[in-house]
Amino acid sequence: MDAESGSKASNGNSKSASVRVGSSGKPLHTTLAGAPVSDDNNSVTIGQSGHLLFEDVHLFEKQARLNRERVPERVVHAKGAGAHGYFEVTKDVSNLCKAKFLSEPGKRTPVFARFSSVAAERGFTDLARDVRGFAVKFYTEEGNWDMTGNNTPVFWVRDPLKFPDFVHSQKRNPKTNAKDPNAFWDFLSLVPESMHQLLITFSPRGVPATYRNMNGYGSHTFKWVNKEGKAHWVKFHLVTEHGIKNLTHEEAVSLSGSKPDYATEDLLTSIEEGNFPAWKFCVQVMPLEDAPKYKWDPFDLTKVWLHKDYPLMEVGRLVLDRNVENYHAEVEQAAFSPGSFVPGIEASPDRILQSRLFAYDDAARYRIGTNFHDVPINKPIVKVQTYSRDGAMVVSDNGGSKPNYYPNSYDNLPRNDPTQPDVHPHEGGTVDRFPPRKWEEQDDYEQPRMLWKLMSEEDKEQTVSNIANHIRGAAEFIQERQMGLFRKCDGDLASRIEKKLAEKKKSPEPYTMIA
Ligand code: HEM
Repeated sequence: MDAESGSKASNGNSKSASVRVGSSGKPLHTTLAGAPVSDDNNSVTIGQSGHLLFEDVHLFEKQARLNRERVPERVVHAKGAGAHGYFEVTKDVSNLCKAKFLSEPGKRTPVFARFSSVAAERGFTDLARDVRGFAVKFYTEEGNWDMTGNNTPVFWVRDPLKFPDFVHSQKRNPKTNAKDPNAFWDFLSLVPESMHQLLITFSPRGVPATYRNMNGYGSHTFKWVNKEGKAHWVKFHLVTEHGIKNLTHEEAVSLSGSKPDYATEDLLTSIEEGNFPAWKFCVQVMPLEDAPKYKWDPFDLTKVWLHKDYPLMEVGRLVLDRNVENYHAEVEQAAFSPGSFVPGIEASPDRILQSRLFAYDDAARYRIGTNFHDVPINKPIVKVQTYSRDGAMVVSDNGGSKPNYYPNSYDNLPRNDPTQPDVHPHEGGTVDRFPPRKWEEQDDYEQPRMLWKLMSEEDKEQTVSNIANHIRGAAEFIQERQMGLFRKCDGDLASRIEKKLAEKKKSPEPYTMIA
């Protein structure tokens, strides 16, 4: 773990960040650029009048930084608290799932969990009657797996097109900016599929006493795939080891007045006191062939699988044993995504899940920034190998001097790997990243050959000269590879380019490339 940031990943900055000490032996105040500041309580002024001097850049910088302290709050789940911990496997499930972090009992994986309410803003009471978010980031050796779940096994709607409307109806009235029970019930009374979630939310479980005293659910159906490629549908359950405890309406209203951050404080103090919040991680497992026969659509998020039909099987334990050091760096900047899978865990056709696969990283790009994956709390523990580069606030090595395109001739990465999670059997066919067969069977030279033959002699001359001029700038082996393609296209085209290139190489005129 990186002691400076309090998170598990280093930010890659190798420069020393030790405390600066002045001649008195006491720590120095500095500007953001590291220059000493003699007094951080008094602005730089001149003479008896004490007029401020524009040259007190430190003053303006300090205010400018304050002006920019907030990032947009999450559009939902804005009020939350988080903690670090670990996941430990307690049962061998390698016959069901090939994910390496599940490979053997006793194996531990670092995690970061964030709990939240949904409709409330960042400063709202923890004690609202609402669903609670239960998001866990597993930093595995195969990349991050995020279980971005809730404390209920079902959801309000079953088609993602309704989600933005649902959120609007739960938030504030566009005119009054007050909570609007009319909009709340207007929407729900027009969406009967919400009844299951509605009853849970208005039951005692609608106001969990603390984050420790509630269960977590992946809610959606997911797919587990083993090493042999055999798949099962699964649902994830996190069963609290501290018992379910809820607050009555009256208790919640009263505590909201006296201790609005009740659940946040409980998480902090229970970890400080060594009373580590813990959950049993269980799965329900459904053979694929059961899905079409089950009484309820197993991919409808408003339905559960009855425990008597698919009993809970314990797989591991989730334990939170370390508080965050800095709320903004670790909790506010945390970005979870249902689209972050590792090999062995895949999506199901649940429409809500499918739409969530994209929504979260999109939200993070807006809320935190393009390079949110490089923020220490989100950074995987494995090396990231990607051709994405640049953008605002690059804090990694940005790929260094390695090529930023693929395919290339330099980094020896295989073109495809059929063992990876985005290549798998599906009832609609094989899901893969291979090009359609039609493309492979087509002759990619036929049409350019027709074009070459249609060109006037003058156009041919210019084309040949333009290509020869440009390709001169490429490495010899790349020139030769490209000449091979020109030969496949048209012999006349290839030999004319070859001749022109040889002439250009001998010519004393300097290389010019304008395209
Ligand atoms: C179409 C359905 C849904 C959409 C489009 C959606 C979208 C979003 C978005 C945009 C955020 C804010 C993300 C951010 O700013 O970092 C969010 C947060 C969250 N959502 Fe959803 N959501 C949906 C349904 C669900 C469901 C079904 C669950 C649980 C099973 C869920 C659990 C969460 C949690 C736990 C968070 C907070 C994550 C954190 O702690 O940072 N959402 N959702």
